[in-house]
Order: sequence, then structure tokens, then C-alpha cells
Amino acid sequence: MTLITAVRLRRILDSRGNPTVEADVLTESGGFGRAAAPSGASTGEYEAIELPPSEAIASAREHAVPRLVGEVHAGNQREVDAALHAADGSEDFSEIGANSAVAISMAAAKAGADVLGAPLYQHLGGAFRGDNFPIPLGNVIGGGEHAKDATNIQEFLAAPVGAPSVAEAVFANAEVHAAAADILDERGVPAAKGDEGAWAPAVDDAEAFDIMEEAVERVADDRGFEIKFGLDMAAAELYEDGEYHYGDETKSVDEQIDYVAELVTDYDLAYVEDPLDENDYEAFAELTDRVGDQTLICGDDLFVTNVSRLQEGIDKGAGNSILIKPNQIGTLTDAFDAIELATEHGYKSVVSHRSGETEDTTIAHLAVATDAPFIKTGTVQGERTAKLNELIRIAEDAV
Ligand SMILES: O=C(O)[C@@H](CO)OP(=O)(O)O
Ligand SMILES: [Mg+2]
Repeated sequence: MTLITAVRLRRILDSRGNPTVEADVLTESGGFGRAAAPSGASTGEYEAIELPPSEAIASAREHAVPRLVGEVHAGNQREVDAALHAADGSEDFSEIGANSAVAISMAAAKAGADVLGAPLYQHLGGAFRGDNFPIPLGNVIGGGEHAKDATNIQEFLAAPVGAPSVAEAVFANAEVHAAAADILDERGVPAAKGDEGAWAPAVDDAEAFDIMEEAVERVADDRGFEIKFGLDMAAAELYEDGEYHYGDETKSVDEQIDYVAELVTDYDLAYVEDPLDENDYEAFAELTDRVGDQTLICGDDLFVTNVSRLQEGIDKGAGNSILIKPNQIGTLTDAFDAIELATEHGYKSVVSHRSGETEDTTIAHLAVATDAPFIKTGTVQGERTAKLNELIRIAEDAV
């Protein structure tokens, strides 16, 4: 009954105003699912390939659609995703595009849930999924590839670790975002916003730490629960010719490790994503050895949601956490497998949006379905609040 009867693909706009791929999947018994591919700016070297949307759509229509329609069941996610891999034939979705693949994979999951009359998180997670909810990491101040003339560090993220509920955590992050605006205003610093809706002031990283610390403290005092903060350093973007570049200043690999270790201690950071280059497992391992018992050291560009790269990290002791972005790897099955491997080895999963997003809410369901302890999906701005509001609804539904 969940036999796929049609797959429709089209170009729609993402939050940066770029075209992206949207997929509709229909089934024999009237099931319907729609999903859209997000898109990164600080993309990892080892991510699955995003093709120009019109090319990805043309290629998926030629190679993937005939293998799906009348052939596979939307309710059987592994079957759908295996068909996408077979249609593509490459290691990295360079034939049909990871953007077409992920849109179809997620749309099929929604069609499967629709046929069952179950919410997506339940279809993906099963009746006996855990009853935990992810803590949202909220981007408050940022720069890097997401905003010009702002901080070198890409993201300063509020982490409401003591929040009693998802809704309280979501509102707390929005309040930290507002408090940061007040502090910038008090300091006479004007700020535009970056791609993800974080403030993008022309301040150096040291001042951004100061502002974050104060913003988090104000809201934590007011709310009465613990709020920490963390970072996505997106260090592969800072790394060139063996050194990390912060404007005119540079740091050697050892200096970068010392710097991050000091930041973790000085600011009691809850989370540090990509503190080192995406090829440097050894430096990741050294940093994890030094501060991995105090904070999460998360691999985004390092692992790219890829089980082989994660396995290498596990073997070498690099990081203790993995960012999960379905479009980095192309299908929900691959993302699930990465989460499963991570969990087996005590690595925490952080399900994540991209800097270019749509109103699609699949990642909120994925995080709940897999019991992921964290989700990174912004703080404000429609394409970010779409996921956050969905999390609030899921939490209410799951009670
Ligand atoms: O680096 C990241 O973690 C993401 C999302 O915040 O950015 P992008 O989508 O640009 O890779
Ligand atoms: Mg990142």
C-alpha cells in the first residue's frame, strides 16, 4: 500500500534566495510526503555532492524516478534509500546530486508516515523510541562564511542545558538572542544578521565571547535554569598552509589546540564544533584527550555524517560527538547509520540544519526519533523557527 506511484521534483527558493530541490512522493493508497534539500556555505571537503538544482532534478528524473515508481515502498526507508544509491551508482551522489537524493529520501519518509497516519518522528523512531528530547543549540552571534565583516568564529551558540522542557529551551535561546541585541546596543555596536539569523556585528572574537557570556548570564538569572554556550569554529575555513588565520593573526596547530582548550575552561563551554581542520584527526584526538571530559568536541566537516569517517575518528579517539546533516550524506538511512554507530561508541549526536534552509521540518523529527541529545537549528528567522516550533509541537504530541 505504500508502493510509490509518483515522484515529482521542482526547484524552490531556499532562505538565501538560491534555488534548491523539493520532492513530492505519492503512494498507492494516497500517502503524500513533501521535503526540500537544504544547502551549506561552509561545506566540508568530504560531503556528498550537491549539483546545480536543475541538473540534479534532470538526472534524478532520468535515473532515480524509474527505480522508485511502482518499484519500492515509501514505508520501507532502507529500500527507498538503497534504490537511490543504486540509481546514482557513485560513492558521493555525484550522479543524481545529494540534493535530489535527500529531498526524495525525506519526502518518502513523510509519505510512509502519512500512510500510517503517524507523525514522522514516530514512523522513524518506532513505538518504543526513548522519551528524551534534544536540547536546541541556538546561533546567537556569528560570522565566518555566514556573514561578512563579523567574527572569525562562525557560530556562538546558546546551550540551555538546564531547561526543564524543549519549549523552555527554545524560548530561552530566543531571549539570549534578544539579550545579545540589547548588549550590542548598550555598547553602540550596530549589527546586521548572518545567514542563520544570528547577529553579525563587526566585533572581534574576544568581544563576542564577552557579549555571549553576559547575554547567557542575564537570561539564566531571569529564567532560573542553567544556560551555557558553545561554538562552531568551522576551523577548516580558517586553516590554510598549516596555520589557522584569524584576520592578520595566525596560530600553529599546537597554538590552536591550546587556544581552544583555554576557551573551554575559561568560558565553561558546553560544546565546540570543528575546532580543527577537517583532515586533522590527530589534533582532534589531542584536544579531545585534553578537554573531552569537560565538553563536547563535535566533528562536522571532519565526519560529514559518514560512517567510514566516523569510524576512523572512533579508532583514533578524535572528538566525542558528531554533527548529523542528512544532506551531507544524501539519505536518511545513511544519517541513521551514522547516529547508530555514534551511539554505540558513546559519541553524542547533534542533528543539524544548514545555513541555507527551507521550511522543511524533517530534522526536528529525526532528532526526536533517534533520541539525539542535541539539535542545532538556529534561534530566530522563519526557516529556523519552523523546526523549533515543530519540536514544541512534537513534545506536546508525545506526552
Ligand atoms: O557549519 C555548520 O555547521 C552549518 C550549519 O550551521 O553551516 P553550513 O550549512 O554553512 O555548512
Ligand atoms: Mg559546522
